[in-house]
Amino acid sequence: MMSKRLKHLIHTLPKAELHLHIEGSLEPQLMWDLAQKHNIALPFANVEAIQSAYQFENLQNFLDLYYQGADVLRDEDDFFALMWAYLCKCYEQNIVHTEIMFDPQTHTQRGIDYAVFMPGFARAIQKAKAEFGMSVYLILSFLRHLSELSALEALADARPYYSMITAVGLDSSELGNPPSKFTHVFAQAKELGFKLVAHAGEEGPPEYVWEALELLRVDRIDHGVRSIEDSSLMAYLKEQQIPLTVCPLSNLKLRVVNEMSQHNIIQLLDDGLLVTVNSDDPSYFGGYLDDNFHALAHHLSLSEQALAQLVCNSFTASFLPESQKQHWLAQIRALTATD
Ligand code: HPA
Ligand SMILES: [Zn+2]
Repeated sequence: MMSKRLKHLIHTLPKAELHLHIEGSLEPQLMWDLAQKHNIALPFANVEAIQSAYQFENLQNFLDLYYQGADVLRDEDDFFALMWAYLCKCYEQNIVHTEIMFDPQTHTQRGIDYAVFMPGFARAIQKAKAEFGMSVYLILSFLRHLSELSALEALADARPYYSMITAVGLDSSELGNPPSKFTHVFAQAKELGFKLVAHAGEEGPPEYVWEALELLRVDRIDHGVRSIEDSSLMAYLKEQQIPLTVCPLSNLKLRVVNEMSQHNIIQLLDDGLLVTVNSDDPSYFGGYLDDNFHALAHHLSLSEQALAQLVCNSFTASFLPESQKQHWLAQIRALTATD
């Protein structure tokens, strides 16, 4: 059972989200509307049929639908609509800062250029900054099932938009595509001054987390829940306070865990790791950030103290300047102070 107070706190605390794929926030209704707009035949009879297709066996199974879904995104207005819809969700849920991944290769491979999607994203972000006072960073994510050469091209093609981009990341099919495949492009991104993140230890083994840390020199690990299988890795993550951006509903939907009650996020937190809660691909995984916290409250008896720690961690692990981190941490402390 979730107390009224806990539910209220989950909603009202200012939060940061650090692991969100914008293409994974494409709601069935918007997918349907854009397919109509562009005369694209979808393999679904209606919006409800799209929703009910979201049953996955594993990561690849999901990715196949996710890339197919992204095909309805064709012009600048589509990318604006996609980004705006997510930023409105953030506003509703008191997410005051978000670091959003986008997959340029998903679009450039279909002939949709940076000059189409970046201005669409930029317009929505400007509007959210002006109307909601929100801060929004972008993370350019490379698709790891493609070659490193393709990633190098994606980074080079982004050049006119570097000022809009805070970090680079690595996503898509993890097994068989280790971080070591991308050492050159990550070295180049670091040289250019970008922060670095990579998905590792979602389906892949702890060795992939080590590679992301030692070969790619990432600042954060996306997912990383399989780190628990390697005690020396756990010690290192704790000592270095390397953030893990954990996504509970995603892990459940992609069968990284069989039951939410078996999720290791609270254990990772209790072990002293810098873990955060995130929604990953909310449209596909059945919930936005609040829903992920609700799932922890229902199935892992999330305490108020653990909630406050997770929310504080979301700012500590962010790429915000130190002064802004301190500002939000003070707000959270004031709102969660007991007595
Ligand atoms: O959870 C994920 N893992 C890997 N790639 C992804 N691309 C979107 N979501 C994911
Ligand atoms: Zn992800």
